[in-house]
Amino acid sequence: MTKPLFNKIALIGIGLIGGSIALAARRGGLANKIVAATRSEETAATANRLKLVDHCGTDLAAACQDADLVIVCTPVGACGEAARVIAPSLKPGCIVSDVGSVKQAVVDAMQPHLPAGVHFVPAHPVAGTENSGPEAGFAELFDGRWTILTPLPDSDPAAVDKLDAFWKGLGSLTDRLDPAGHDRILAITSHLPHLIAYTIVGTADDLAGHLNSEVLRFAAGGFRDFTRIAASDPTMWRDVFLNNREAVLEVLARFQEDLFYLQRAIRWGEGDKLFDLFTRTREIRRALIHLNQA
Ligand SMILES: NC(=O)c1ccc[n+]([C@@H]2O[C@H](COP(=O)([O-])OP(=O)(O)OC[C@H]3O[C@@H](n4cnc5c(N)ncnc54)[C@H](O)[C@@H]3O)[C@@H](O)[C@H]2O)c1
Ligand SMILES: O=C(O)C(=O)C[C@]1(C(=O)O)C=C[C@@H](O)C=C1
Repeated sequence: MTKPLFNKIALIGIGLIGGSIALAARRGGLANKIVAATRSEETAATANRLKLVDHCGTDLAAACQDADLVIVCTPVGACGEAARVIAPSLKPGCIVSDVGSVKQAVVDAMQPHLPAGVHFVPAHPVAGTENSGPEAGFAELFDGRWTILTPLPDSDPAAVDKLDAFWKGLGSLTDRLDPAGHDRILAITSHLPHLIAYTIVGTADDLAGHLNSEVLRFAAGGFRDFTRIAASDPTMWRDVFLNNREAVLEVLARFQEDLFYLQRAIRWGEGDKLFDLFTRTREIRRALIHLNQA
């Protein structure tokens, strides 16, 4: 049997992502011991009942003692405070990472608290579902999905490679980007789609009220897909938008222009404009299926 990559892993926050990391790490034999700590007694009790980790408590600092890898798996807005609380108990030489959907703001919030001698390597698994909490975790979540590491200019290359190997062991494909570049890409591929889904479902619900009719009862196909995305965790997504403000506002402005273009084409009966765009976007979907990403 090969030696596990880490002796002890500590997960700070254990919901969909923390729970899935724990299960996938155990499946891959990546650690001798996996512990977690979270904010509420109730979540800790659920994580213990489901045996997601060897032990889950509510003392964040205690969980990190002697850990070789610490991964902060809380909503983005809580990462800085978590780093502040765990900092005194981090073992020199350990790797500290996170899974936040936004990278630059998390780096800015966590880095000032982390002591010298600790290797900070932020990361983001681009895999998820609309479900949250410890019950939502599953071992296969990362299989064949990308995880983006966003090392800092002074990150230790050996620590970056070790975290890369860990994510591969969880089933992920891995790549590397700088934090700000990551945020610009995810603003269009993940954050804007969520904003649109939240908007369209809210608008349909408002319309249902105004029309005094059961608009949502007849929802099928496309609209149903939007409702899945719009069921995603409100705390997580509030934090994403507040922490990737500039990039999201930039793509939103661009999106609004493109929407006006379509609005105008519909108003003036310019079917060729609609047809050309829909043909181009259909090709994009087909290319993604070809790459096994859809
Ligand atoms: N859900 C997704 O699809 C997805 C995908 C990739 C990355 N992410 C990122 O992963 C992180 C976690 O998301 P999730 O979906 O697992 O959320 P979740 O709500 O399922 O789990 C979050 C966990 O953090 C704990 N927590 C919250 N505030 C805390 C605090 N102040 N101190 C300690 N623990 C705290 C919660 O109790 C819970 O255990 C977020 O930063 C999110 O942006 C989410
Ligand atoms: O499939 C979903 O439910 C997701 O929304 C997952 C998704 C995404 O937008 O792709 C959501 C946020 C994460 O940061 C990464 C993955």
